[in-house]
Amino acid sequence: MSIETSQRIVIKIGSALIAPEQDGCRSRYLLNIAQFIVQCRAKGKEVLLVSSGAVAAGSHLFKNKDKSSVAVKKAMAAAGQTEMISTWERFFDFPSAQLLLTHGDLRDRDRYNSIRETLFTLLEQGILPIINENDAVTTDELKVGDNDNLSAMVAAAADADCLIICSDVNGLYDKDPNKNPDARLLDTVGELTPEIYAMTGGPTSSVGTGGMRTKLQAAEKATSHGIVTYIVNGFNEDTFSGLLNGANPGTRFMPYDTPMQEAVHWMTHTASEQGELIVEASEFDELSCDELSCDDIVAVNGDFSAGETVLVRNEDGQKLAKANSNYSSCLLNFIAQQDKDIVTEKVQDSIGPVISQNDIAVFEERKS
Ligand SMILES: Nc1ncnc2c1ncn2[C@@H]1O[C@H](COP(=O)(O)OP(=O)(O)O)[C@@H](O)[C@H]1O
Ligand SMILES: N[C@@H](CCC(=O)OP(=O)(O)O)C(=O)O
Repeated sequence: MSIETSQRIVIKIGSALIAPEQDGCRSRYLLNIAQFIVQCRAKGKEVLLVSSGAVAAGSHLFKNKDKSSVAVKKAMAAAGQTEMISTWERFFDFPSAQLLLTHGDLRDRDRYNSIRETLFTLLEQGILPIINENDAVTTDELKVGDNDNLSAMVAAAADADCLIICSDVNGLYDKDPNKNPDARLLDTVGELTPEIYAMTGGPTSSVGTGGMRTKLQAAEKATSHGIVTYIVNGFNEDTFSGLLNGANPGTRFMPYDTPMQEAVHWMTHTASEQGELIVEASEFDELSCDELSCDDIVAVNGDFSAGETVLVRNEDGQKLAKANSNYSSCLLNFIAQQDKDIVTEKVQDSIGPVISQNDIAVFEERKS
């Protein structure tokens, strides 16, 4: 499996490639990447670009460079974003479009569908979408927090078949290569096991966010959607000629043989739970075959509104599913204190089940 057969490619660029000196944008590394995008398009492939670097590009404009201040960092992102986009635009003789997203946008099913519609329309028109997190407006509650995970969510939303994460190392090593000179590069990865996660650490550069761990999370999100994922070295010119020739210049993560359905993937990997429902069911089968009613619920944790996503666990703490709750936590707690036969029946007659069959993603072992 190589990018030769891929039709729709998401390329994610880390901050160190945009602003290697943290002193505004530099074209040194971007030229190779821009040429790669142009060549992919010339081969009839559709490309989306997820570009980090707003904070790194904007920091030189600030006298106060204290990135531990969230307010300063958000302002740097706002200022650096325009510089970053205009730097990219200089490389292309086709139009590009800017999309700034938060997790709050992606986890809302209506806004998610709206984002999909915009992406598809841009691609249809031959316009290059350039995407980043909307750092200027995010809060801890609303943010994805790193562009590796964002790129995988975008790849899933865009129905892409390939995700290329360009970093400052050659790929995934068995330990951090910046701290261990004897680290060994992994060529191909199938299942992302806890042992593989244990090989990774955080970023070592001063501009990176998340390090290799968030890249593995991104690979897991993407491969479970059937998207082949590469982690490659964006500093290296040969990376891009290699990819175009069908080679694997870094680490390749193989897509699931049986990808998750779109709605189940969104629920599992993009939506985030706002609370928990504890149920009696001990088996996945018990949960998947029926709609969940008030009588099945043993306890409710957290505060959530009707329509928000909840995690469903059994009494042993095992995670069974993620689902949209048709009831708020407040209503479920109220019902629990009432005479079940009278109140539950009445409420369920008017609202319906707590979770409907169409709004549940049951966790299961990876099918391959
Ligand atoms: N097992 C590993 N393999 C490769 N890199 C690793 C590993 N564990 C930690 N890292 C670190 O992850 C860094 C890349 O992540 P990051 O700094 O966030 O880059 P980017 O800006 O490209 O997202 C590498 O420079 C490396 O130091
Ligand atoms: N959204 C942030 C980048 C966040 C991020 O994940 O950075 P990186 O690890 O360099 O890909 C920015 O534009 O500065």
